[in-house]
Amino acid sequence: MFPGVQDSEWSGVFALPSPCPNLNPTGPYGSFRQVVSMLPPLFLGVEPHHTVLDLCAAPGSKTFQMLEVMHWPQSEGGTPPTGFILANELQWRRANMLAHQVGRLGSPCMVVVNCDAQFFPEMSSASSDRREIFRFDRVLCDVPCSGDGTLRKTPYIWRSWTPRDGLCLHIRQLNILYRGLELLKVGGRLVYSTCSLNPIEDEAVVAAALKRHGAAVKLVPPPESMCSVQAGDGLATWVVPNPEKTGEFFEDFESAPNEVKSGKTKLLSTMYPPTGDFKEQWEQVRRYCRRLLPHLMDTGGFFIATFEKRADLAPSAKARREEKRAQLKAKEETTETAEAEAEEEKEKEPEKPKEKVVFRRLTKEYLPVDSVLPEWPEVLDFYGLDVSLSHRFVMRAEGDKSIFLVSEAAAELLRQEVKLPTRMVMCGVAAFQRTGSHHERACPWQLAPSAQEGAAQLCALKLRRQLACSRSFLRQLLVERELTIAEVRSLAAQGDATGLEALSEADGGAFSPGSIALTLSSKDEGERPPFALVANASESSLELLLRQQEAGSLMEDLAGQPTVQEILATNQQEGLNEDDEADSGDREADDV
Ligand SMILES: C[S@@+](CC[C@H](N)C(=O)[O-])C[C@H]1O[C@@H](n2cnc3c(N)ncnc32)[C@H](O)[C@@H]1O
Repeated sequence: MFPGVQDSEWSGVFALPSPCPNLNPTGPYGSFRQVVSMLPPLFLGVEPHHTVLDLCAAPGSKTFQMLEVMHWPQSEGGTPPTGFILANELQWRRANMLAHQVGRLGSPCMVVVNCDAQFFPEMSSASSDRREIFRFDRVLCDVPCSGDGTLRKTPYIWRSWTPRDGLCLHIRQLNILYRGLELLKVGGRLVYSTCSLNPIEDEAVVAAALKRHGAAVKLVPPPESMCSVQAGDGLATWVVPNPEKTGEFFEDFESAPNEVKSGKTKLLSTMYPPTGDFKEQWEQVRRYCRRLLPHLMDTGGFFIATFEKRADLAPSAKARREEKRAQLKAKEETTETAEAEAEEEKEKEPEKPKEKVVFRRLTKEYLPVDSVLPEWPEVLDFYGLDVSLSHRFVMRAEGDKSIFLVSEAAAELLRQEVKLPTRMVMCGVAAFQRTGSHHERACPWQLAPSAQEGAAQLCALKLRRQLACSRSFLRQLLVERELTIAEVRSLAAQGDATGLEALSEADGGAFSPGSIALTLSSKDEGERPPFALVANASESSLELLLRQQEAGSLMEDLAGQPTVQEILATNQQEGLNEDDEADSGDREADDV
């Protein structure tokens, strides 16, 4: 059903192997999570080349899951992903928590921002005569909700739950869905999900978006791979509670008294079930909404709806009003009276110059490295990286000591412009770090030892300074932490390391000290995630740059799991031994 799923107990948890198990402190498994909350990303169908927007992402379990899916082909020996995930969170503290969570994967495809999803900025870039709007292949709206679907897991929320919770959240949920649909590409897919079973947070929101956008937006069935998921259909009808009076409900907007339409907790027309012509349309599609009901598969409660965008959306009411105003103004200006009035106006006060919309870079926090780091060409030269890759490296604006690598599509995202810059929390994976002390002939920018995944990604970009090592070479280095250059040369002579020329200057001349990536040679690598360790080479030694704790987990990882053939062979052997024992037992019995 899903690459890497180890256990398919619906009521249990899934354990996903991480694409970067070498440094994962939890061992070879990346993460454990409740199964229903894993469904929205599976409904979304993310692929490694997709541009994905996760509008309400913290604490980040779904972002993490989508990132794992993106890296899956690479972890099986394929090519690195070219897409990206842009994860957003409103609360600064939670956005940092999210960055920490997804940062564990060390992916160049990850970008985290901090803004209100309802007003997520429209990004665009200037082409020859117009602005090109940037839209996403996939959008996830896992919106804030009352959480009543999680009551089994968190019974204490009963104490504070009131019907007002869902009513208050409805408009924010609707605005987030509207924004998500606007930011989606034509042909793209959006998943709306909540861990609530309240129709005011679920069906009412979905139906309001369908009604607003007509044929431009469609609800679609879940992907075929999800057909075995047992769930109820979306509801046909429901009632809206009076927030001021317990036990009072309204069936339609018209029958609700005016005071609740304008009260503190407003009952909006979008909260009610579909009526009129739209009721019939809703009847046709409501089955595509999936209600994960606890009694069906012994899970928490969850709601998921999948949208597809079929055409550009009609301009919003605000855009239409502005357009109408502009048209009216143009019409007025053609009449003589208007002209005369305009003249008078002009005499009264000088006409203000029309404000030009200024577009700025998407973020102020990260800048392209080649625009801020004068020594960047030397860094590229030292590591033998092609200058055409420069656009994929960024630095923090405040002169940080790290250079980050981003995927091809994330680099394009960073070139986008907005009217108001967005606060960016993290971007890509650390690739280089500036060191205070280094060999006088070495590059001061060493391979980032804190994010070994960065080095692995650089190796995929044909980093010149890399040494392919055998498993036993790496094990020895992990134990001893440092080998003399003479030992390295002797191991290389035995075939335990190839590519020693990486330790010479580009022209093949003098020894070149400094940072180097150690990879697992292809014959030892097999089908495993890309792997690289960072070491420092001097004329006398090769020293591993790794914390003791990480070295321990890497040792375990390098020991590896037995192959299927090895397990079968052992089982067979054990089977033979058992047979032998049984035979000898029979013989003893016979003897008696
Ligand atoms: C249901 S949780 C998301 C869970 C997350 N998708 C996951 O799988 O870990 C909703 C998140 O949206 C955030 N949030 C609430 N209002 C928001 C808004 N207007 N814009 C962006 N995020 C918002 C909340 O702080 C919360 O972290």
